[in-house]
Amino acid sequence: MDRARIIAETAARISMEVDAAAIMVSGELNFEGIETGGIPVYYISMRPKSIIDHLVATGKDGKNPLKELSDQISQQAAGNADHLQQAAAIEYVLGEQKGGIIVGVIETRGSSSIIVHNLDENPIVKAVKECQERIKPEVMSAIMKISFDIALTGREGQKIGTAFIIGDSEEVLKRSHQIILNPYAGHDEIYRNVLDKRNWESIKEFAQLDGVFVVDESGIIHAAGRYLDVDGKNVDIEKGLGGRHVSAAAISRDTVAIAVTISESGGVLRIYKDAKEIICMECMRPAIRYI
Ligand SMILES: Nc1ncnc2c1ncn2[C@@H]1O[C@H](COP(=O)(O)OP(=O)(O)OP(=O)(O)O)[C@@H](O)[C@H]1O
Repeated sequence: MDRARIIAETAARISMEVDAAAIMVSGELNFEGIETGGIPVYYISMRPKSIIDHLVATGKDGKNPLKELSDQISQQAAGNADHLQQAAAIEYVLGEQKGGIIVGVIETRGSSSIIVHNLDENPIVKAVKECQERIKPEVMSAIMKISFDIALTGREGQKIGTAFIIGDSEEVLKRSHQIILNPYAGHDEIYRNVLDKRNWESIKEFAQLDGVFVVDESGIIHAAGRYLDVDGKNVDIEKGLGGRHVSAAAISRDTVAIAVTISESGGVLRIYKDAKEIICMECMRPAIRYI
């Protein structure tokens, strides 16, 4: 029996034994004809950093080759676990997974990992749940879906970045001003509701404007093109990030709003709450269900 089939069958057997909610696969493993006991199999996109990891982990002269190999394996394994954690969290955010055990099979150059992951212990899922104590869960989920879409597809071939400041909108409006005319001013709530998918195209269109979106906890957009008048001094965020992220972190310190940012440069989604970055994830395409 070939190696790939042994791995797929083993993953399926483990999934049935631990009563997994899903099997998530990154790589070209074929589950055709493999009994999974009705557990669905999803394919997730490849880990974007895997090639970089490979380059970093190889070809360093003067190192003990065995140490080099073990470093490489542990680095890959950690990266694979991260990858599954992110992909599983995205499925949770998208409403595809509710919780429970996910069995991941991640294939990278020369190695395969089977990872048994408890979605209830997933740090991204925990952080999303923390936000949902302040913001309606469906609002949080809608904004994250729109954000992934913005990060992955951009607009007319251009990458775009933006930010959504959600909740405590009265205080956020007091601490900000329009840089351009507010495109949402004077419109009925039905055209400003993030829960209505028909409004998503216009949100993506306005995401190209400078400034941020101000959204209340029930999902009504109050403004786009809003500049945050906050003091960015002493905000403790990752080095190299600019005004968008500094102001998002600062408004989450000065109000009880949650700030979701999508960086123009890297397609990375971050969430700030109480001045802290509680989520930082590379945007990935949603998984595709196979069986
Ligand atoms: N205080 C602010 N309020 C609202 N929007 C802001 C603020 N500061 C910057 N921005 C927006 O962020 C955009 C990008 O700014 P900058 O490059 O400094 O941020 P950044 O954190 O590096 O973001 P990115 O990673 O997306 O480039 C600006 O063009 C502007 O639209």
